[in-house]
Amino acid sequence: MKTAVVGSINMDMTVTAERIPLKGETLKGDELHYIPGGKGANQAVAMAKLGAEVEMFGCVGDDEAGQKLVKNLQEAGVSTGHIRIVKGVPTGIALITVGENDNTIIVVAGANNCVDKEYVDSIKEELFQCDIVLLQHEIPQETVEYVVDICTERGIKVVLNPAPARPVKQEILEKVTYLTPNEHEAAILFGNDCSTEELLKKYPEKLVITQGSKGVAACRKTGEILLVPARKADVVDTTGAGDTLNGAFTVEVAKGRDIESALKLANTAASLSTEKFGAQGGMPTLEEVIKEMKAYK
Ligand SMILES: Nc1ncnc2c1ncn2[C@@H]1O[C@H](COP(=O)(O)OP(=O)(O)OP(=O)(O)O)[C@@H](O)[C@H]1O
Ligand SMILES: [K+]
Repeated sequence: MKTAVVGSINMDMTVTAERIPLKGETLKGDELHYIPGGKGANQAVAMAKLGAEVEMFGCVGDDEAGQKLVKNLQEAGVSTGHIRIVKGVPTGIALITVGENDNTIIVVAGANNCVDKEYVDSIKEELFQCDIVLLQHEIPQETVEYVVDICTERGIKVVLNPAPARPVKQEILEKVTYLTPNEHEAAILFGNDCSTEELLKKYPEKLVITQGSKGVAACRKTGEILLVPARKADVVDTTGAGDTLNGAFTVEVAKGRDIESALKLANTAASLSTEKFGAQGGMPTLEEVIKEMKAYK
């Protein structure tokens, strides 16, 4: 079983301060941390930690951040041989300020914008060796659509995590195997006219809506709503919970698990991830998840 992520690779520069600055204000920061991130890279790390063979497809700049990020992926067990290092373009960066339980984030896509059709064509052969591909919204939409087209044409399963929120063509929504928005992203994709239940029933065994501390919901082919309540967590930091859920769900689906088993495991993995600091720092191993699921029964 071989899995792939086509997505973003970012360096998160996080400054903590007493509070976030007001417009035009300069504040003294407490600490500055450089933390590997990007939804694509985070999800690939979640998959590798769960023991999957995962290939990361994406781009970084020819700079120190790019080198560190590729090394970080390798150390997590992700295959990085096809990541393109783009000259003259900076590695993607998220500038995050954190203070008083609030934050501000500015994302500079940088090299993530170089994940274009031409790049995808250059890694096509390797991509087609994979059984399943996981995508997010931190690369150009045109690329997302292209990958969905060429992979589904070949019978390769595609999981689309439509985060951050932006609209997606109906044709693409129909083609993907699974679509995994949170509640806010679901509202951007489908509007607010339908209840969550009605929406799930429209896309049985395809639409998976994550609901934070409530857990995750989907619908069976029979029309029965499937609600997987969240495991109770001692929450330290929810950053990366969605990425853990997506990575874990994709790995389980690739193994041929049904949607209910896949969601149960992914839900437990995501809950565990909230008990540690950072997006990648809290991602559990398969053993940790299974142990927790046994204890929870
Ligand atoms: N407080 C929590 N307690 C337990 N599990 C949680 C909690 N918050 C999130 N989770 C788990 O993480 C999954 C994803 O959370 P959520 O729906 O908030 O996605 P998200 O907005 O993409 O997350 P984030 O952006 O914080 O990574 C949930 O379906 C659930 O399994
Ligand atoms: K976390």
